[in-house]
Amino acid sequence: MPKAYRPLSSKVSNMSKIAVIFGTRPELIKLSPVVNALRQRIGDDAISTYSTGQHRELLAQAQLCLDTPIDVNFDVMTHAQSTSDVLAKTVTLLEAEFTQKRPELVVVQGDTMTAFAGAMASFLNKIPLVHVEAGLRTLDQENPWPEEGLRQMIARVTTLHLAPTPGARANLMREGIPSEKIHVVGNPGIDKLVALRNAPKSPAKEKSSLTKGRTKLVLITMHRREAFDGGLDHFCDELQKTLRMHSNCMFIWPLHPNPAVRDVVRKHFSDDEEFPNLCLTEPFPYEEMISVLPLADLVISDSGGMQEEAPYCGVPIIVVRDITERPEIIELGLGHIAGSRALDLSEHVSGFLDTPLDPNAIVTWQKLQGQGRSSVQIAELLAKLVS
Ligand SMILES: CC(=O)N[C@@H]1[C@@H](OP(=O)(O)OP(=O)(O)OC[C@H]2O[C@@H](n3ccc(=O)[nH]c3=O)[C@H](O)[C@@H]2O)O[C@H](CO)[C@@H](O)[C@@H]1O
Repeated sequence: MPKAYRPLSSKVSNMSKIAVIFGTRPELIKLSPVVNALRQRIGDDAISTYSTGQHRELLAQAQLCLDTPIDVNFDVMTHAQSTSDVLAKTVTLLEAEFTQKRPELVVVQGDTMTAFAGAMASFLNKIPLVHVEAGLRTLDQENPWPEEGLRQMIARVTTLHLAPTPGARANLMREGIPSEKIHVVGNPGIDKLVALRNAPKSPAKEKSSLTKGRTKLVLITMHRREAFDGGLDHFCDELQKTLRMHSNCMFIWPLHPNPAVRDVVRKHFSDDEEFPNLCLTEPFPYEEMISVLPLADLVISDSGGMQEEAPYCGVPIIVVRDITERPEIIELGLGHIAGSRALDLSEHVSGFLDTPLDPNAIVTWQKLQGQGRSSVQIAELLAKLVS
């Protein structure tokens, strides 16, 4: 049994009505505002939080800023275990907990293995499941893998689908889900971003301290599994050309801790002096990301959250994927798909740096994301479902 797992935790009150499950950095970023809104709406004891610890370090780093207590930490990750081991362990632990504690609702978010395990455990216990970020689809099981498959399977056992946008709602209805089971609520991941931007805890950063005398700032993040199959190598080749072509830009790349990312990147950029306009760093704490992002002129990323946050802050994004489940940002002209190999990256960069975004498109995206009020809407909906 994992060392940090406290069996049938005494910290979770038997009166807990809603169990909220997360395990990765983006799940915590998106669910923490929901947990806080629920605590305010129906009381602290009514909510219990479970972390699987799927992203151990990144979750701990994000937790420092998001102040959401974790009632039970399963800490499931151990060295060299298979994905099915992690899944089996997580479903077993959650199912045992739910069997004893019988929450009235289980909440999962997005498309991770943690969310899928939470969904299976609630299904096996016949506990109604709420899915946050329901209905994002590419309809290509391999892109992104395994997320597209996981979120489609979660939808099959979900009771209440909380779709971020009307487009996500339409996707669910095409799968036969009745409209009364779907609510469009925006994106709670934006709520904390809005709150932090309105009341920053630390002084704003100066752009010049980041660009070191250059005129433009480009932020990069990369971590998807599709990229491990040679795509990241191609991306690094394209990035080398881009760094040479855009010597007036400073490129900052907080590296994901996954060794499959770091080893490839270090191989391509072993000589610090060859590319003085590239800064490879440790992952930014979330609060720092939120303060740096609005200063950027462009983001290059394969991340889902960055596709939401960058355009929200009025920053264009080059999406290093073959397809996106957030087609609205492409349709609005706030993002561009460069493909998972990022062919002609340098031209894509020039295109965005030379053309300002349409301010109306930015406002449309901000409205689609809920403008910082998503978690309160979610808490109102869930409050009606519990005793
Ligand atoms: C297929 C897909 O799109 N799935 C997504 C995937 O999440 P992702 O791709 O968004 O994951 P990441 O990129 O790891 O996280 C992003 C967050 O991290 C912050 N950040 C980043 C770098 C850094 O140095 N410091 C930071 O603080 C950043 O601001 C942002 O908030 O799973 C989620 C969970 O289910 C889903 O919701 C989500 O759709």
